[in-house]
Order: sequence, then C-alpha cells, then structure tokens
Amino acid sequence: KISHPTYCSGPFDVIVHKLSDVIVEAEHDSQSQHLLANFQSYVSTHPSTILVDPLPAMSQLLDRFTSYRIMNRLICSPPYLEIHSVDDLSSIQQAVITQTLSFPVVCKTRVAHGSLSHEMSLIFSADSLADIHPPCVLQSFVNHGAVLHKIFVVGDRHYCVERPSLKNFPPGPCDRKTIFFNSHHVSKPECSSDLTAMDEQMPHLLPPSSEAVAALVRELRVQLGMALFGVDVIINIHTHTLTVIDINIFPGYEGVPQFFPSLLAYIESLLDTNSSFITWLFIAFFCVLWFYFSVFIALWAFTGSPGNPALSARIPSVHLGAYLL
Ligand SMILES: Nc1ncnc2c1ncn2[C@@H]1O[C@H](COP(=O)(O)OP(=O)(O)OP(=O)(O)O)[C@@H](O)[C@H]1O
Ligand SMILES: O=P(O)(O)O[C@H]1[C@H](O)[C@@H](O)[C@H](OP(=O)(O)O)[C@@H](OP(=O)(O)O)[C@H]1O
Repeated sequence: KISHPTYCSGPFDVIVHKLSDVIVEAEHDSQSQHLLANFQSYVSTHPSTILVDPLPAMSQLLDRFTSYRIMNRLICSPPYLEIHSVDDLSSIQQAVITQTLSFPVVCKTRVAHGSLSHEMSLIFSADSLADIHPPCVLQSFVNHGAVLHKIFVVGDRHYCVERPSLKNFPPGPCDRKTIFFNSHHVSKPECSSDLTAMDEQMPHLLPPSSEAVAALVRELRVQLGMALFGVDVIINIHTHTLTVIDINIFPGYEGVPQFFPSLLAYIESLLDTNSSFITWLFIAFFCVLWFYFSVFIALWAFTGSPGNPALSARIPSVHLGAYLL
C-alpha cells in the first residue's frame, strides 16, 4: 500500500498497480498528490523496477477526451464530440450536426474512472441535449443486438467474454425522454434490466473473428504501451463492423479464470527479458572496454611508452595489441 511509510523499502523487481483512483484524485487532493509524487520518485530512482503499467500510459485512458481521440485515430469507433464547457444549446446542436453524430447519442462524463464516471444518458433529440452536464463526450449510439464483447488483455494473451448490453433503439431523432443509466447496471455479468432486454427476436450475431480481435489487441498494445487493459467491442447490426466503444485500465477480468496464471506468466517473461537485457548490457560494456584497451595497447606499441621510446620494447607490444584486437 503506497500510503504506508515502509512501502518504499523494496527493492522491487516489478510493481503491478491500479493507481487510477490516486491519479484522478491528485487533480484536486493534496494527499493524493503527495502519494503520487512519492510513488513517482520511487520509480524514477529505481529504473530497473518494471512498472505495470506506466503512469502516463494509464493517464491517457482516464480522460475520455484523450482516449476517444486515440480510438478514433486507430480503430473503428463511433463518431463522437467533446463538450468542454456549458455552452449555449444551439452551438452544441450545430456541433452534433457538423461532427455527423446520429441520434440517439450516449453522453458520458469526461473522467473515465470512479463511480460517477459510470453515470450516463441516452439522448434522443437535439432539444434533449439540454440534459447534458459538461465536461462530457457525446457518442453516436450503435445498434448491436444487446451483446457486448469484453476483450481482457494480460500481456501477450487476451480473452473474450460476452456481457449484456443496451438493446437496439430506432435510429434517428424522436421525442422520447432522455434515459439516464449506470453502465454497471447494464453491462455486468449478472445484469438484468429493461434497457438490455431486446423487444424483438434478434438473430444472434457472430462474435468478432479471433484474427480481428488479435490484430486489434496487437495494435492497441503497441500504441497504448500497456499490458493490462480491457477493450469493449460491439458488432454493428447493420454493417457487421467490429466497433470499439471503450478502453479500460486494469479491469476486473471477471469471467477469466486464467487471469492469475496469465499475469504470473507475463511477469516471468518481463523478468526474463530484463535479466537478459542486463546481461547483454554487461557484455556490450566489456566489449567496448576491451576495444579501447586494445587500441591503447596498439598505440602504445607503435609510439612507445612516454619517456621510454626504445624500439626493442615496441615489437612484443605490437603482437600483444594485435592479439587483443
Ligand atoms: N456508442 C455506443 N453504442 C451503443 N452502446 C453503447 C455505446 N456506448 C456505450 N454503450 C452502452 O453503454 C454501456 C456502458 O458504456 P461504457 O463501456 O462506455 O461505460 P463504462 O462505464 O466506461 O464501462 P466500464 O464498466 O467498462 O468502465 C456499454 O456496455 C453499452 O451497453
Ligand atoms: O474502477 P473503475 O475506473 O470504475 O474501473 C472499472 C472499469 O472501468 C470496468 O471496466 C471494470 O469492469 P469490467 O471488468 O466489467 O470491465 C470494473 O471492474 P470491477 O467492477 O471488477 O472493479 C472497474 O475496473
């Protein structure tokens, strides 16, 4: 526990953490700022300690403005709009049209972590945009047959788990009132809600192909620089396109019994890589040292040692220098 004064006693080979709470609270709370500063100073004074995952990589997912930019740049995700501050309704309505968002839209808080971040709304018309509370993002709702595919990543491995999800809604604006919901009431394994129960019989869509999921995970691992994260994927019922709606830091891995063995295997692989990297660093260091030593011996052999330029001393040294090189 990083609040404990002896946590720095280490040394640690690897630190696996979920400091999302602390990072978010450090925005406004001095105790969290202090904890985070302590932790960062430990990490920077122990460069050989491996951090899973690096703090800057995690921070980018704690802010939906940043994470949705990444999602939109790299992968297929629904059109979205950042709402920075309370603006007049007409300019928000205009921005929704300009960004080609389609109703209904889902409104999510800017901060992606903590209990408040799971409070969302489903907005059905331009007039109902008055219900939003900036800063937030608006994201086009994509009909997906009420099935969410959670992809849980643990280092080089990943696992897919099906979850309930919001049901289909008729596309286009309508005069329905805004629906306020908590994401954990619609997409946890045990959820049963009117919002997830399909009205009509929906043919079961095929899950995303394993090749597409593997390619998605590979790309995200490189781009995010993270090993422990979750990707929420839905399949658009009209286009059958794999669509990413959310990326989570170190999720719960519920429904993944292989989580702990996979985490241990990943940590072992990190330690192996680290120790062979250190071995190679030593070998490289001694090679460079050897090279300079040999050059020195060779030069010394040709020019003679200072104050003793006797030719007789040079000849054996030339041989020695050549041998060392
Ligand atoms: N663009 C969208 N189109 C369709 N459904 C969506 C969309 N965005 C969110 N949803 C629905 O809302 C739920 C919650 O969305 P999201 O995953 O963004 O919330 P969250 O609170 O970040 O979730 P998590 O618990 O994974 O952190 C999804 O599981 C899905 O049912
Ligand atoms: O602590 P916050 O920021 O609220 O993070 C949540 C993630 O956003 C969710 O994705 C996790 O749920 P899933 O494991 O169902 O994805 C959820 O898992 P949990 O319910 O097992 O804690 C949390 O990790």
